[in-house]
Amino acid sequence: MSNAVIEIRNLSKIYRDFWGRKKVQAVKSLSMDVMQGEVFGLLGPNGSGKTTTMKMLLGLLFPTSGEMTILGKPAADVTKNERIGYLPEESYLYRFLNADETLDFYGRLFNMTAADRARRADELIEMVGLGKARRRQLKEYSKGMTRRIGLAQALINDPDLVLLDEPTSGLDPTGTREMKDLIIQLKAQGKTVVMCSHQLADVQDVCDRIAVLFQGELKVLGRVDELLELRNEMQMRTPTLSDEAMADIRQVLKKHNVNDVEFSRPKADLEQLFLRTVRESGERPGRRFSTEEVAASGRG
Ligand SMILES: Nc1ncnc2c1ncn2[C@@H]1O[C@H](COP(=O)(O)OP(=O)(O)OP(=O)(O)O)[C@@H](O)[C@H]1O
Repeated sequence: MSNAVIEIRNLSKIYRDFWGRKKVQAVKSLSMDVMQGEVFGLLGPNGSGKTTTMKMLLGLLFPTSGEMTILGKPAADVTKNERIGYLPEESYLYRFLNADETLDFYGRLFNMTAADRARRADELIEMVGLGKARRRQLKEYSKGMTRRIGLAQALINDPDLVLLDEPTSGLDPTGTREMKDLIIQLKAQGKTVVMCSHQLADVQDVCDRIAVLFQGELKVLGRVDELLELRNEMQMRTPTLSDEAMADIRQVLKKHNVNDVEFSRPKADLEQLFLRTVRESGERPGRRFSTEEVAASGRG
């Protein structure tokens, strides 16, 4: 039995103008599945059909042709949306409500009881780290906080499938890391996540599989680790080696006709450097870190 949460077959969407004439073919014969429990990334340049696909999944737009099954139901069946959470690119939240009131409001839309709403709000506010700000009006929230309350709102109904449109857009590296950790947490809870993003490093960090669309057509579909593997190269990681040990290694490799060898120090990435600097700046205010110090503190 297939454990696909989303099944898309030959899906097409043509936007028409007022007179019914074809304006844009936003999605062209798209076929793909999203499996239960995976984090799936939908990528593509601006205008490649990602949002159109998301909206069709939600039943907000009707396909011109093709089939879609979501959580075992046709996309047009809106009862399936009770098991879906959606974080749009721009969250439309009420600026004058605080976090508690916001979640209570959305909980009511799902007919949750007062006790369930209060319990779920506690869980979600804790999960997205807004405990200290829960009584502040959303108009006072930073972009990162707004994104987090948006995610909490998308999760109010404890959905099985979570659709995230640009979840890390506009977030600083700390907020981005936290959002990625939340996505990983959702996966650990057994939820299926589909995200659209232009932030390729974030997609690489959290997605199991990706699809790349270009002008509405599926161009690449596969596991991130397999797609990015450099199949004709090997990499070995060791503690720092002496010159003598390196010379010996070169000799051994030469014996095996491997002459094209590159020795270099691995690099931590900029995200790690940034997060470490922010963390250590909090611990040691008023201090600047030298390049040597940053390099010596290594990874993580
Ligand atoms: N309501 C609409 N009416 C007409 N054309 C539309 C409409 N919505 C989107 N399009 C067109 O459909 C194509 C796909 O748009 P879509 O918003 O799905 O792309 P996207 O991949 O989400 O882009 P972005 O990365 O900019 O968010 C584009 O050419 C866009 O101009």
